[in-house]
Amino acid sequence: MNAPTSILAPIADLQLDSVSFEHRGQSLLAPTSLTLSGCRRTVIMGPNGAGKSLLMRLAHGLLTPTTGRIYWQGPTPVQAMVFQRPVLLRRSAIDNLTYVLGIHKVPRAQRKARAYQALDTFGLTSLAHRPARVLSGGEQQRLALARAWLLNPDVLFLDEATSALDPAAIKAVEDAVMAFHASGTRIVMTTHDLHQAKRLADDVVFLHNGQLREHTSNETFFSAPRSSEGRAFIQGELVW
Ligand SMILES: Nc1ncnc2c1ncn2[C@@H]1O[C@H](COP(=O)(O)OP(=O)(O)OP(=O)(O)O)[C@@H](O)[C@H]1O
Repeated sequence: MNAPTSILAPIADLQLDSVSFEHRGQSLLAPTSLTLSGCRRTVIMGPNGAGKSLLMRLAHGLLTPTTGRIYWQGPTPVQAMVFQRPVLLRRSAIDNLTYVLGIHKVPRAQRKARAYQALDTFGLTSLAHRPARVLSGGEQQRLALARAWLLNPDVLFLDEATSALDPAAIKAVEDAVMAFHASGTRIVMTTHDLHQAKRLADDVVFLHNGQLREHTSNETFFSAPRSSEGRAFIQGELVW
């Protein structure tokens, strides 16, 4: 992957100021203020229904907040998002990648070589001509990561990207996350897997019932969480 712009200039902070989200008069996210900065791995945690995906979709601009403001404190960085169930085109694995390069106006003569490079990086070369939608869950997720890799993102959002995968596939995704991060990409991901959060997080955003309960370092969250809900969650006593 080419060096993201972050090596040349810092990635802009993402600022959420009193951001809330309501649906049919029901509050799903209480006013939340948060800054996502630096080249960090931020893990959004919380029990089912806490609002993790909601917060991530707001941050990535897929949802519009009911109140509050979300803005980049500088140039809008290149962003990519990987979902729990990858959205892939009804084409071969390689064509899914060349299609994205086409959208991004990469000259046609370069597309195949770059797509094969990405397949190779994610161990998918032998599956290049297989229809993307018949790939296994883990292979599809790697293809989604390869597609994100092609965009050379400054910020990568991952929403429960490993929750449907077996341990080997989880490891492959986690390795990819580390590779993105090592090349200068800010990571923002949701998970309810405590072990995964402990392995990957620099900092933890903990939500409960649509409320931000704490935003602390990995060390603080796992050794001395500031919120009673965070404490109960890591002890397995907070289900929702
Ligand atoms: N776009 C939307 N419109 C209306 N309601 C929504 C929307 N997105 C999420 N919700 C609701 O908001 C609540 C929080 O959902 P969200 O998916 O953010 O939870 P989560 O913490 O990611 O949970 P899980 O761990 O189960 O995936 C849920 O009750 C969900 O039904």
